[in-house]
Amino acid sequence: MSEATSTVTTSNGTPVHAPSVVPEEGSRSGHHTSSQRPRKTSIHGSSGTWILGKTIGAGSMGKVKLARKSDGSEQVAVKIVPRQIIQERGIDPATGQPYPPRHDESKEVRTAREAAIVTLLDHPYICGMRDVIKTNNHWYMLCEYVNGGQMLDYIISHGRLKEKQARKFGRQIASALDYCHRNSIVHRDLKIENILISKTGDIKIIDFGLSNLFAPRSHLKTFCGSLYFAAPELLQAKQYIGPEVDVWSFGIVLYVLVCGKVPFDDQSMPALHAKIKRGVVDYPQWLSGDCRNLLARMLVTDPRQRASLQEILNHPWILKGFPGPPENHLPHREPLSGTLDAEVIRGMTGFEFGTSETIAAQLTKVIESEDYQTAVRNAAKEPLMASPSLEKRKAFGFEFYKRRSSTSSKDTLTNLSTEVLSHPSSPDPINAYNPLISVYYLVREKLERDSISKSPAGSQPPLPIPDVEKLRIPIPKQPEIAHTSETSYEVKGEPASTSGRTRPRARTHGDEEVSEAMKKVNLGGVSLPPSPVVPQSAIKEDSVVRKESTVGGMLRRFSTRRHNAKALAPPTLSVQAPGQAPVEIVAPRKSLSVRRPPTERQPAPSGASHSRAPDLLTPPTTADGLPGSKRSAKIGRSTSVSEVDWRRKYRGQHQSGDPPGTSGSDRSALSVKEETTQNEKGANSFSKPLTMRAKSLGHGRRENTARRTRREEAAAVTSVPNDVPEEDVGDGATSTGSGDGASTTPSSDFVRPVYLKGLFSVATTSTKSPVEIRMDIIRVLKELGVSYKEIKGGFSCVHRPSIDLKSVQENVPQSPEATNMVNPPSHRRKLSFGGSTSSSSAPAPPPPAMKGQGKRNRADTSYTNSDVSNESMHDGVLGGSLILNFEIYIVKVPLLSLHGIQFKSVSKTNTWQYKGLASRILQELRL
Ligand SMILES: Nc1ncnc2c1ncn2[C@@H]1O[C@H](COP(=O)(O)OP(=O)(O)OP(=O)(O)O)[C@@H](O)[C@H]1O
Repeated sequence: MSEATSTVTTSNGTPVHAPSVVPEEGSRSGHHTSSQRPRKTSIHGSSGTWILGKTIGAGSMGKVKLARKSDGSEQVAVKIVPRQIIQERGIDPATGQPYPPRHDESKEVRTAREAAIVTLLDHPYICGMRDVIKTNNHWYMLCEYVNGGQMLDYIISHGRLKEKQARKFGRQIASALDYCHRNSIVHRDLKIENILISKTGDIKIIDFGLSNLFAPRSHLKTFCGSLYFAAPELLQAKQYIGPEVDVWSFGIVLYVLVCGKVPFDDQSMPALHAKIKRGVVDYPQWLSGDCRNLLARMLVTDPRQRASLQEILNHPWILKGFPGPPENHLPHREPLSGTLDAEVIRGMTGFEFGTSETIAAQLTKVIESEDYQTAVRNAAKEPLMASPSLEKRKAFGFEFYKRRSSTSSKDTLTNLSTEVLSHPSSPDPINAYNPLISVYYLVREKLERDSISKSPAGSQPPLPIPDVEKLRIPIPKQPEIAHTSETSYEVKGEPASTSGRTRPRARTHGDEEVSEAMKKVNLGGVSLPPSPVVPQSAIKEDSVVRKESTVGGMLRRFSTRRHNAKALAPPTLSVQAPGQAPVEIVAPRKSLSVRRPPTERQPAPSGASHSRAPDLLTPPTTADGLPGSKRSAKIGRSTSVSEVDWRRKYRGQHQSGDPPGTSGSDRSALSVKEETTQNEKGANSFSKPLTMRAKSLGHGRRENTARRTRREEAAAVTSVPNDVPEEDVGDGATSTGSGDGASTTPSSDFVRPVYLKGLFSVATTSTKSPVEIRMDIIRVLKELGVSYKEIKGGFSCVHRPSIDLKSVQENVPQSPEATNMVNPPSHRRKLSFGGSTSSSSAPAPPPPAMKGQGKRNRADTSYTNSDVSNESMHDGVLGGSLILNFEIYIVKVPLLSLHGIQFKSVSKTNTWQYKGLASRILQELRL
């Protein structure tokens, strides 16, 4: 073996040294299978050397790992996208040799496009790209590390958000979308899973893997995204401009935020399709009128009638409590004129526009066109057009309403969804006039940012702009730039198979309309297999499963429960995501005896309690014999600031031994000691370090914070020895529970803190000690048949649902993956959520929910028209995607002497199964 290094050069001339790649012995191409390939511990790019650490996420494109700069100065998330190798059969007539293996071109283009787009974006609510490195086998996209968790996990843990909170997130999403759309970029995969929370409590949109540039006067036709969040026109295989599909998905996201569930749900794929296309939405009665109105404007099935983003930005619900619409953070721009900057043009070559010369020629043509010049003249007459004031925008919104109501159904999409940005009668020369112009602005602004950061005052090294040409990405055919009019053109030839997803996404079974359209799609000359992947018989069976035993049922029950719980619940306490704050407070054991204020136990309003399981209304007896405290914690899972005050006061009055709840490290040590009971024997080692840490806090909070942060970071970013499975390298994974929780000796020495930030209502807090919570988690995981191992601060969990062997064998052709899945190692586990919770070693009748799960899996995942392949579909159904990987952390709420748990999904598949399971765990935990 010899070591091969590849060096590529970025557009700004910075050489990028690709990571060391050790070619596989005997491999003609030097490409390895994933099992043979030596595991990398570091990567080298123009931005420096990065040490790879633990896996923090996974999607259909690949894994996401933590990485730390070798000098320890920075931490990033690295999205690692394997470069798929295609081995064509036959002899290449040109050489007389077998065709050499080549990379999957559509995936290459897709990944390059994501890298190129995100590298240029600069928005506070969009996850930024730090560097892009390409090797023989992988793309490495170094992104800003967003460490506040996923929005999905918040919804799971906390249920639906208050409208005020949802508004904050909604405004941020709207701001990010407005920025994208004004830059001619459409995300196309906006979903709750693609929204992360930063440690400041703001959102960060990730995953631009399906994004593209749109031109207001031309149409896109790739059908992509998550089915739950997909606009009806996508399911009908209709062409679209772009922004309107983001608006629909935004509507679904907003609905999930305020309702805690998806608006369209069904266990059967055809039924789900039908529901989305029908667009009948159930608006819970708790929604405010404005909120309902906004959602109703967004979730309009006819894209021509759907609200434009401008309407949304100026909607009363969005404006409520704010001085104006969300800021889009677009820098000031002037219309283009005069000579084009050659450096900027060179930076634009990552977008399938063609060579620098082509770009320059096309751009010049656009700028010199009569259309553009007219638009510039009009904008000069109305200078507010490009950056309208609030009044102007509101007036425009009003105008829009007037226009919308007079729009006939014959109008084109252009008249509506890209209104303001590209209205034909008043084209805006700055915002989304034309993708070439937008990208020109973006590249120019990036170069400006880079030059600032290069200057002595700037701290960060410049970010290279990925350059398709110079990175030598094989793009089979340059897209034609066809002029549809003098001033507009469309980027033709958007590859039909644009996703390049390695894992299949759900397809549209039973939907002839879509299937037919998909069949027509040409995957770079390869026709799609027309046959459905899963036999129709299986689908029919799926659609008759017992509804409430399925995950979907769980989801529905979950939201109902939340609603009812809300009726009983006290107001909410707001905390933020897990961060790296100092840990000062340990919940005192005595807090278990705290009684809730009487209001908590007030019965639910009539009509609100009917759907709650009776047991939920009966307070259990707590460990210390006090009724109600645990149960009330469960029912009233959200805690309010006023409740916090109450807790403090109450504790002050009734538990004079309790120190104030804001710091007091000495007390922490004391408390932990007090907490240790006979029942908690197995957890002694868990509490001991807490004591030690608490003692050290006396030395000074700041110092300790810094030291602690360093220690955590050092633990989090570790080299990965070649012989250690990546999954085993965690930030301090130290003990393997393997289900034997009580005897496990965890070396986890702390509980993660969550910041107090006035943001999230925490439904998972408890007055229980971390020791008790840990024991409870172990108990519940065992009861639910979830495998786990203890990691620092919590548990790494895997859930493998059992499968109805018979139906699988009957319905789905076997594959190696399928064989693995249908032979569970030791025993048949019952489906561990939604049904019976007990494990059994005896073969149990197949849980009816399983079929629903398989179906759910297909509905749950995203889809593109490239996924209509029998083989890949089987992989999706059986090849492990039913397995849920997630983590549970025990967290503490500094200042409040409360503890709780937080979920973190590790994989993006099976979102809603995961939500169901997490809900079930929460339910069983009775925090
Ligand atoms: N910048 C980041 N910081 C922290 N975690 C991240 C970051 N980017 C991604 N992740 C984690 O990795 C997961 C997968 O990332 P991403 O969505 O980019 O992958 P993907 O393969 O494109 O997913 P999909 O299946 O939707 O296509 C996310 O859900 C998230 O948990």
